[in-house]
Amino acid sequence: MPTFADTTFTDPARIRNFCIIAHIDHGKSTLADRMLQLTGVVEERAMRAQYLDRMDIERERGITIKAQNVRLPWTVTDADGSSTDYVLHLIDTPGHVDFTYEVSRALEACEGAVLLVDAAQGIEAQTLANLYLAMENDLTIIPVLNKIDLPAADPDRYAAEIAHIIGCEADDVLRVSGKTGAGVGALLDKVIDEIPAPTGDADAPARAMIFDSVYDTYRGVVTYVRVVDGRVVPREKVLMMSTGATHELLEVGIVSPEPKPSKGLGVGEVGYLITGVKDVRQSKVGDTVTTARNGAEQALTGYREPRPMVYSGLYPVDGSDYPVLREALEKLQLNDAALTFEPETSVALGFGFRCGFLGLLHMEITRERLEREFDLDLISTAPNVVYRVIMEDGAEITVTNPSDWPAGKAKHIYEPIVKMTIIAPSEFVGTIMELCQARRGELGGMDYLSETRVELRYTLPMAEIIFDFFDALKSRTRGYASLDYEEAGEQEADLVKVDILLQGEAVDAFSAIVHRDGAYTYGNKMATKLKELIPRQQYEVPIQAAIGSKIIARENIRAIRKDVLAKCYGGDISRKRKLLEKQKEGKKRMKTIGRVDVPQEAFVAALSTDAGGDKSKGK
Ligand SMILES: Nc1nc2c(ncn2[C@@H]2O[C@H](COP(=O)(O)OP(=O)(O)OP(=O)(O)O)[C@@H](O)[C@H]2O)c(=O)[nH]1
Repeated sequence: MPTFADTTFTDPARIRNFCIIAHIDHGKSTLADRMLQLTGVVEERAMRAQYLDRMDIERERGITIKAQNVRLPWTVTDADGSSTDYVLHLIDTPGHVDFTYEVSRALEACEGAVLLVDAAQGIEAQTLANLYLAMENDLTIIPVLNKIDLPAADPDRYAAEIAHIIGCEADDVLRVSGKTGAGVGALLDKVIDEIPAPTGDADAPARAMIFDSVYDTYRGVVTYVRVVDGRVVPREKVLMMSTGATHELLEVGIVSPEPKPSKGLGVGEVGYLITGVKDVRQSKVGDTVTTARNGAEQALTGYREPRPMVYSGLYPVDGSDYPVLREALEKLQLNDAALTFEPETSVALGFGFRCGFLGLLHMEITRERLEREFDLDLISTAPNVVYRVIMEDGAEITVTNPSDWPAGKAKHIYEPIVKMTIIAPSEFVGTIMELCQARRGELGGMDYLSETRVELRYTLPMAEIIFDFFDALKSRTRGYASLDYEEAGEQEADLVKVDILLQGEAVDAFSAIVHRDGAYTYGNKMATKLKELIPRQQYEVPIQAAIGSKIIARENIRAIRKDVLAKCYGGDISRKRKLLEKQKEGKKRMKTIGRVDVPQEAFVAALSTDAGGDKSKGK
């Protein structure tokens, strides 16, 4: 078993901190597994696939959600036969766009990155996005082609592509297989050779950057840090620089691959801190930890509060589950600083919560965890982005829920936009452009990566991609396109709120903010759909779509006219009239109650088809 990795206060010259950046499914976790095995930190029989992906959902979906880190010992034998021991810290980064902030913090904890590319697929949009992030952080990049064992692998072709993008020689691109382990030892040697050792001032006040923070049922929050200056030791009082909160360090340790308490962490070292706090929001990714006494004055980098970009209402199908949902959300929040929620009521759906997410994937994962881990059945309303509305009188309103849309006259309306990169075979350029234009996209540029593959850059309103953009792109390109995006500020737009009215009354759950040009289509679509879903009632039910007081679409659900005269043969006209009057009275009463008898399933069905397919992935 390794011993060198257990020692503390390692000489920074013998430390290498690196991460692996890759597009989803290019084999990052599998390669990390091989590294754990090869360096001996996990014994052969204890090995299980994707050791570092601890959450069940991660393993099932095969995606990495939370960054994990691990310390690996590696010995290099020099030409003269002497050997030197090193400590490698592998920082596993989440690959998805929703977690870009976590990726960028994890990158900051490293001096180098292994750029991993599937040798049968080539560079994809996320590879590029993460590569650019790594370059911005001045990391040393080691380009590697993975899965060379695959019959479909074409390493020569993709080595040329990588060389073209990062400006190296095609021969410099290493070739490995995470599956067979081929080339992995050579890769670790190269990490030590090429990635610079960390530097920092051992005598300065301690400064450690938080790059991950997870909640553990038994131990409270476990905070992962990289020490930049000074050292952190157990029982010391530390200060979180963004919040000003102080905590005592109950435990300091390293992960290899299980947590091991240590005497402390010094310059360049990566490990964990336990302070006994119970909520990750008290120990936030991106924050700087220093000592409470004689601490550092200057935090490491600008800390950024995680900001929800997409909102959706979550309602329990069974109203009595409301308290369970609240408790479940509170529990998830302990481990997810980016999740926000507040109570909301809907006429159609009852009591629920308005939840804020970093993006669509974050939303889907949260929902799935709520349903799976807390056994809840949920309805979610169509997701929406955050709008900024400036009124005629200068008042500024932030709208996270269509029902908060101001009634008065707006002077300016701003919507969030994203910069998107799409990589696809060149034959699909036409259809991709068509799709992006239909979603109000603006082409920013186009480059050929090779003769047959193109990179397209677009600016698009975020609202246009949160529904089903990804699915539409995949089906138009037979799955060959990949995309990545980053938020890129906001733009002014002509947006309106479309209400859906049942018998003259707006149904809050169906209100949506859409571009004026798309309002008619949205209104029509919803009205037609509801007409199909709502059963006929005793009276006629008009379904209308409206912008303010202007009706833009209308459908009718015809009444089932109960024939009250059926048993009244011939005879007295006044009796007939009386019966008809009575029937009308009954209808009026229903109308004055103002509620159409709509089964909840109809709402659920109407919402789920619009919610961008998140239902289809359900449980
Ligand atoms: N043939 C072959 N398959 C591989 C290799 N490496 C990974 N795979 C397979 O590729 C798939 C994706 O691998 P993962 O390691 O889960 O990919 P990942 O990049 O970690 O995915 P995310 O965590 O979602 O970003 C899995 O089915 C692996 O078994 C390899 O070297 N050769």
